[in-house]
Amino acid sequence: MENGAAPTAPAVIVAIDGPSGTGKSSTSKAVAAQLGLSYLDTGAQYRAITWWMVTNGIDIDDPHAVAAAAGKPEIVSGTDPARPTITVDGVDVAGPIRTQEVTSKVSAVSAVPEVRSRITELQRSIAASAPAGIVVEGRDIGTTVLPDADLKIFLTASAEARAARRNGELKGADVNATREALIKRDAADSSRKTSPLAKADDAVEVDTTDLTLPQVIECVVTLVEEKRAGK
Ligand SMILES: Nc1ncnc2c1ncn2[C@@H]1O[C@H](COP(=O)(O)OP(=O)(O)OP(=O)(O)O)[C@@H](O)[C@H]1O
Ligand SMILES: Nc1ccn([C@@H]2O[C@H](COP(=O)(O)O)[C@@H](O)[C@H]2O)c(=O)n1
Repeated sequence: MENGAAPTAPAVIVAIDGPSGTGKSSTSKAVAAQLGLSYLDTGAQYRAITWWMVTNGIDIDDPHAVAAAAGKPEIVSGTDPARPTITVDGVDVAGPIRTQEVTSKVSAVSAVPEVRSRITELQRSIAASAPAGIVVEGRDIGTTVLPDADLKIFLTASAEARAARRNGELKGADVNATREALIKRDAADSSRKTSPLAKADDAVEVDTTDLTLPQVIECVVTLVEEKRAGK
């Protein structure tokens, strides 16, 4: 290099999609941390807007009411993979967005086109300003939000494996009920009209059912490195 500085790798955009509990967040955070990239949890953004709707008494079963309120909350995502944050109107909602109430209502809110266009715009602007690149995880990143991503991954796993993983977090929960809830949420997310949960045609599918988390992370890191090397 003319100025003697070490060459820097060009920014890389990685889209990781898949159904609930396939390991998107755990994998994306670890891959981003390992490769020095930013990280965006788009599910947290949909949960945050859902939390705001519930807190402000919006009837989430009324798409017109949800659409009319979609532009009101200010949602801010922190993209450090070691410490991702999410605030709504300056309030830290990292805990409240994980309640059962929000989880059961988020699919209805995220199906409203006005909500999706608002959040999609936010996601694109965050991705465009990530200095070294970013790992963005969700349901429609490869198909709709970042269709020109450098690498698209679609994670899958059996419903049984996903329910067992979730039950490892929810001590004492009924694994059958957990599995049914995952299947119901995936069905709602896959069948909505606007940017449903779907694998992009050019995404690499990774079935994580029989893989450990470190194996999935290594697989994705290798795919990113190969992409960067132009293979
Ligand atoms: N390959 C794996 N093997 C075992 N456990 C895993 C694996 N991948 C993730 N997990 C565990 O499964 C749980 C769910 O993972 P994670 O939250 O990353 O999934 P997700 O796809 O982001 O889910 P959601 O879409 O519901 O947010 C976590 O407890 C995580 O540690
Ligand atoms: N790109 C995305 C990401 C998420 N959603 C909706 O948010 C819900 C919660 O997502 P988690 O990853 O936190 O479980 C999810 O069930 C979808 O309804 C979305 O629509 N698009």
